[in-house]
Amino acid sequence: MNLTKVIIAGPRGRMGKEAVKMVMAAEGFELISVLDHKHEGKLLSEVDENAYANVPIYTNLEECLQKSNADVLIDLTTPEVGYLHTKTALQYGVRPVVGTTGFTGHQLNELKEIAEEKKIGCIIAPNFAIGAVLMMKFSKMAAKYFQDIEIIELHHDQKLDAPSGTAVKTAEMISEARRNKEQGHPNEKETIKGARGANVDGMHIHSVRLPGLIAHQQVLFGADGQTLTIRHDSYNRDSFMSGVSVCVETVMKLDTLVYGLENILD
Ligand SMILES: NC(=O)C1=CN([C@@H]2O[C@H](COP(=O)(O)OP(=O)(O)OC[C@H]3O[C@@H](n4cnc5c(N)ncnc54)[C@H](OP(=O)(O)O)[C@@H]3O)[C@@H](O)[C@H]2O)C=CC1
Ligand SMILES: O=C(O)C1=N[C@H](C(=O)O)C[C@H](O)C1
Repeated sequence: MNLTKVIIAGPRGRMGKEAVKMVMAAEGFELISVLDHKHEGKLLSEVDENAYANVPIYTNLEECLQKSNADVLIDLTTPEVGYLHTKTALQYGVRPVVGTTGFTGHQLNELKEIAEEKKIGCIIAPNFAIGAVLMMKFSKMAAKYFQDIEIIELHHDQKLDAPSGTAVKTAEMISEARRNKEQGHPNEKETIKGARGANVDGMHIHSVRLPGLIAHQQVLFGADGQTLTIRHDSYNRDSFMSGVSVCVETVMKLDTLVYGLENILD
């Protein structure tokens, strides 16, 4: 059997650790190296006692890609770094599976253009959890009937980007189905800045950050005399790993960039 050779960027992170475990345990994948910004030349098992992976750590992606014959780069880092990693991997013909959130629309378009030019697969998935993907799809369905929508995303307090990638993607999917409407009273005024959250096409996104949380989102719909709430909760990061695994398998068959797990699920 031909194994898919994988590099993971961000292997010491909360998501990266889970991804290392998943790739090591998967029959069809082989972890060949990891990309960090510390610990050059060491083995991952030397810097993380729980990671039994005896794979080399590189701090320079180009060197890492030149020295290995990787098929896929899984990126779970930070927005600025993740974007550069994705661009570099595409330029080297290595297929990115990106969980890192916080990319701008301009960055996503640029990456799509590179993937198309190189005819190489790339998946950028703001949320790898199947339940979160269903929450987004159900929200899009409901938005056809409800124009008044508030998205409340709740995450752990170490998260760098706000709103979450999932909330941004949810708003984008809702906008495809929702008739544009500026919500609330036309004369509404914030007496404390930010009270109404971020405004996307007239709907609002609110970001909650608290220790104890992992990743949660509820989408509230309101109409005369009724409300509808669609909610998803990730209680651990293992909840994302089957999605990562599906993406690693699927990206090998693609020749363009796909943004969102919903676009590759049957
Ligand atoms: N798509 C999805 O389903 C999910 C996506 N995410 C996203 O994944 C990303 C990572 O999240 P999380 O694991 O919680 O974050 P962490 O902060 O726990 O992990 C990020 C890791 O990246 C490392 N890092 C920083 N700079 C570099 C670099 N230049 N090269 C390689 N590694 C680097 C950090 O090292 P150090 O700490 O030493 O700086 C850290 O180990 C975020 O963007 C988050 O939003 C999270 C959960 C699910
Ligand atoms: O940082 C996180 O934790 C998460 N990030 C992703 C996002 O920004 O939507 C996915 C999930 O919500 C967890």
